[in-house]
Amino acid sequence: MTPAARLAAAASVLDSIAQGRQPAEAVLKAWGTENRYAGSKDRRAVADRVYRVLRARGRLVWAMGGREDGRALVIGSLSLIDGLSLEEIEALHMGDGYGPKPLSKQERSRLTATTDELPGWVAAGLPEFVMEDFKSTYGDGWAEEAKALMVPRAPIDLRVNAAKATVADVEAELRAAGLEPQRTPWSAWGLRLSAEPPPNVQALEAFKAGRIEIQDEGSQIICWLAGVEPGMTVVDYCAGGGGKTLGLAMQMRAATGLQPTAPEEPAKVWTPTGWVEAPKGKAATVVRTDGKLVAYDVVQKRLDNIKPRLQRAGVAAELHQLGPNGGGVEDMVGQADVVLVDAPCTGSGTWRRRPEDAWRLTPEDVDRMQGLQTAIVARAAKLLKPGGRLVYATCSMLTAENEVSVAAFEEDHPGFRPVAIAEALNNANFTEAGREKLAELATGGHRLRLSPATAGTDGFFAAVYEKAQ
Ligand SMILES: C[S@@+](CC[C@H](N)C(=O)[O-])C[C@H]1O[C@@H](n2cnc3c(N)ncnc32)[C@H](O)[C@@H]1O
Repeated sequence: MTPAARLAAAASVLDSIAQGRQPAEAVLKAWGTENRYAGSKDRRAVADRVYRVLRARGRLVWAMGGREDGRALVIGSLSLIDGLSLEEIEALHMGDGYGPKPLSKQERSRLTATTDELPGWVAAGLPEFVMEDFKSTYGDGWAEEAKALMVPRAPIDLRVNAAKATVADVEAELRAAGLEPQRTPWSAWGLRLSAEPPPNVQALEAFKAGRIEIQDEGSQIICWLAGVEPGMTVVDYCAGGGGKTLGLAMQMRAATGLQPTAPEEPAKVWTPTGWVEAPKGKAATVVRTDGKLVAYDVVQKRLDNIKPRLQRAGVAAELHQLGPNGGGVEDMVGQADVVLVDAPCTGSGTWRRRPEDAWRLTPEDVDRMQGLQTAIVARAAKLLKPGGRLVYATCSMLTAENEVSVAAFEEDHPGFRPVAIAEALNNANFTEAGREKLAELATGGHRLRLSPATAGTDGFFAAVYEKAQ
């Protein structure tokens, strides 16, 4: 494909993304399948253009006088992102072959217009109504938070599955496969891969054998805050595709023997009361899950997808579909030691991975989510036994889905004591640096916010409670 034809293709993919609800990645994949003549370099170039436009969409719409169509956004990107001159952009718009039509008079004049100072939300690259929420949460730091959320390419985080491997083993295995994993700073089970060049994680032996899962470090942190131990009864109330179910299951494994580790590795064994130093050079052999883990969701298809993941990871969980109003949990009321509510949300904490979602969100969506969240957490809380722990979490950056939702829960549930994050960090799944950093981010309270700017993770929120005895 010529450079001009790639631009025309990117514009048409952008139009398809705007017209539907599908993730940009899926639309790009479908485009590649339908256009077999496009080689791998073409597909990379088209995807690259599409993502660059999506990350800067607010600024590009503004520059193109409010136009939101793919063609206008691509033209704007050539000027504002690539810094091309009008002549260079015109040379890419000759209308020949599969390239885009020549520029119109209006398009030329937009490209040569002097730009006034950009409004804050345009400069920061966020939808306007989201900016107000960010300002009230982050104060002066709001624009930095927004930029970190929208601009960079997120790395790929892996969680090592303690039921099958040690971090050191997987690290060595990935290096032998030509990758350069780095340990994640806060989660003791995380390894981080650069997004460039994109690693094919699913093709790795370590993935196929269940030694690793793809899971953002922020999501791992949510799992560790639950403080799960072998023998507990644990509920993952909004299990979705099971990312956190697997992280919870891993903590329920029971150590049943010792195996050798590399001599330089500080070896630990898991005991029902926590991790203890192992005899030199030995670590726990983990062979079974101890306790009961129940994963609920309203969507059966999502639960079905968890099955092969559990199998691969060598861990177990019961999977149950909930009725639309939370029916189907009667046997679990008052039974659980831990309930995790990974509530449905706008997903705004993952916009660095799915920037298209930012431009689909409406204030009505946020209101709807908030209503759902408060209803869901109230239902899920009923499953706890006295003294049990509730973790409410979202992957949203918005106050409306986080502080506001849990404030409503707290008001209606005086029998739930807030648990300081510093207390919940007291387990071996966090690194020493993680315990320090996350306690700092929680500023002494029971609520924690993670973001690309402050923690290098996707945006997450967590609040931790204990049900009164
Ligand atoms: C944020 S996702 C969960 C992601 C998942 N925990 C993970 O880590 O992969 C939220 C889930 O809540 C589910 N959900 C929506 N409404 C619900 C309800 N009323 N009760 C329980 N779950 C619900 C959705 O189907 C969705 O799978």
